[in-house]
Amino acid sequence: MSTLAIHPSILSCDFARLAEELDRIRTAEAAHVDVMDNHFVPNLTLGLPVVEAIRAVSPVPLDLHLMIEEVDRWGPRYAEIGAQSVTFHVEASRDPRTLCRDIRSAGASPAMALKPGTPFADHADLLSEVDMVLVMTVEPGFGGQAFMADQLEKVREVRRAVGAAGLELAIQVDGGVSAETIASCAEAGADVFVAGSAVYGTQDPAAAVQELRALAEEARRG
Ligand SMILES: O=C(CO)[C@H](O)[C@H](O)COP(=O)(O)O
Ligand SMILES: [Co+2]
Repeated sequence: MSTLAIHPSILSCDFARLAEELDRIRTAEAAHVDVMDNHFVPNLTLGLPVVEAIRAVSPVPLDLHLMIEEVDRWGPRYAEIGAQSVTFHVEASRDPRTLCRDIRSAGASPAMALKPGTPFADHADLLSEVDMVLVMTVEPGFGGQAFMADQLEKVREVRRAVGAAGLELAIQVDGGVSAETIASCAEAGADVFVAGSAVYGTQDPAAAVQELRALAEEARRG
């Protein structure tokens, strides 16, 4: 069984103090970076030069979540800068199979993301190309939203499909993941947990990461 991982979303950190904020989550497996273009989602965050700067100072690997329209063009560029994984939205890519191969040949793990309204079954054929599936548990665009428990059925569906195909993929959940919701995600089969406000909204983000991981491990043990 895969190792559980907590990926704090820096969307909820102080952007004026990025290097210090990254250091506060050194207990995490990776930092989740939300790239938004104000087209695919109605919000704008940061782009390639800033992600490159983050990569240079981060004590942990980067997990990039691209919420951008032109993902076929930009996805491989983000992979080239040394990210651990590059997640694209299936709703945005015109040629996801080629995109996965381009991301992988640029040195990163490709991952596909599904918005809450996007059925997994429509994109199940991509499982053999990706290393991770991100099931969004909020509508993408903003941190601090309420967790959508109805997405847990999609997590179970992806977990069943991964098992049936004999694959070793990770399943990530992103949006509203907290001490109250992480156990239900782990029970449904998720193993990578993104948390923004539940980590950076606390006094001690490093301790929050460890607490979330302990709750997920406990839920998995049953
Ligand atoms: O992709 C995202 C939003 O589109 C963020 O990663 C996510 O919302 C994290 O924030 P929080 O844990 O506060 O919900
Ligand atoms: Co995200």
